[in-house]
Amino acid sequence: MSTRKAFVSRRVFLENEIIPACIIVDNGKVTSIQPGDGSKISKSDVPEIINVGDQLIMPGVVDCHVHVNEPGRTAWEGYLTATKAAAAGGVTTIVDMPLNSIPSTVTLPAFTTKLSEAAGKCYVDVGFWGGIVPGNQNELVPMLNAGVMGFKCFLIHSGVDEFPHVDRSDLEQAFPILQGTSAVVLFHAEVDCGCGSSTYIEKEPRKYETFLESRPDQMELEAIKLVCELCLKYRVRCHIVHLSTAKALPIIIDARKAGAPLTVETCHHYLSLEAETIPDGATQYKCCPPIRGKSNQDLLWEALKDGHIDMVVSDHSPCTADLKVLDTGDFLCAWGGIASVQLGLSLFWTNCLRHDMTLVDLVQLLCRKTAEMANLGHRKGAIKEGYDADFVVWDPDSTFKVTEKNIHFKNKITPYMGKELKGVVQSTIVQGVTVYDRGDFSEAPRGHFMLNEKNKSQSAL
Ligand SMILES: NC(=O)NC(NC(N)=O)C(=O)[O-]
Ligand SMILES: [Zn+2]
Ligand SMILES: [Zn+2]
Repeated sequence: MSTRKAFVSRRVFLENEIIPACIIVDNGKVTSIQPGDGSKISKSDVPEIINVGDQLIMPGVVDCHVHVNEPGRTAWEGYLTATKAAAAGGVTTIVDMPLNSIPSTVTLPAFTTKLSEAAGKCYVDVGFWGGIVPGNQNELVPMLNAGVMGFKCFLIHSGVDEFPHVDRSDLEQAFPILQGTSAVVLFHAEVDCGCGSSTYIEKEPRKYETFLESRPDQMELEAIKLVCELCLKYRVRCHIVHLSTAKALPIIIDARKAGAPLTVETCHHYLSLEAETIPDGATQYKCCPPIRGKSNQDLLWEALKDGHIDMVVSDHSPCTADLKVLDTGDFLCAWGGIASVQLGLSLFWTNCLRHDMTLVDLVQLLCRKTAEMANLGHRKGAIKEGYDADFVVWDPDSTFKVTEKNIHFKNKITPYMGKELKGVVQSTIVQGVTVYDRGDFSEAPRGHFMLNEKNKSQSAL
């Protein structure tokens, strides 16, 4: 019996057009795409035909910045809940950050542990970042050979003691080892340059402004200068995660003009939230670097339009309610991190039209560029023959309200609670399998591990 399936819609996003089409899928891959309504397909040739009518079929979202925190901090998040939330939000691949889990992914044995802990718990496809910490340079190539996509490092305290930050000398040891490999080095680009307001400690800790003053733009600027310098010196692929300050853009533009192989992401929270309207004590809005003011946000949107920022991700970094200290609302004590892996597609789409951006931009920024950066551009981020059959089926015109009931990540704490968002996900298909459909999930987690060996993946079942 043939395993072939067809997905049919009057609106299928192909390259840069939306047309009526029928996507034939076999063994998890797109085998052909036929324009039209699929009426010519014979049932004997394709036993299962899924017609979604007017719902848009688009490439699944690839979110390359997600903190799953398992093993070790599973009260914060875990593979089952993070990937269910991803699936419910139209995300078909996540790439997991190396920190907050215990052990953090900074050695080969730690990576092996992570793989065995994640096995059988993933509703969507999952790739992994390793980490660079002081002294682990000899672990990098073994981790790369075992399948991590690249390495994240911090230039400032990471929030967790098991993942210490690096300085220039640590990076000078790691970079020569990574030259000529497929690795990309991801930077949490803030440094403790002593430029944060020294008076903030005496100020009102429930005011967002107090926290904002403690992490000024200058902390990002100094870090990004160092990243650019090292990127140009070693020509190892570098990536700035969660860019918040638009003031860094001229430095980034200059480095790229000089040939730096450098990419930049920003996050949904920097594009949809602004410092001026964050209520007192609302620590669910706390993240690092911080959400800045409205005028900064406008400049980030401009930079997206001009191509100076390459992609948009969630930086889903949840924790338990006690660590958010919602009772005291103390911004200085609260854990920094925003939970949103399920909401990225709708958050971005809600703001897109207001900023003159289209679905073509959205697919580039949320699917295509993220897949490319994470070494998955040959199989993810587009609906194309030979690519993985990863689709989100959604209605861009409907709206929904974010409630505790419809959130699937573990700790239902998010700044978007109660907000009305545009774009409702109907179903999510990962390698040809429907993993989410109108509130229900596939019986078993059916995602795969994406390991950094082009064209090779290992089942996560
Ligand atoms: N330890 C973390 O999860 N940190 C994260 N926290 C944020 N963004 O506030 C991050 O990506 O830096
Ligand atoms: Zn970070
Ligand atoms: Zn992060």
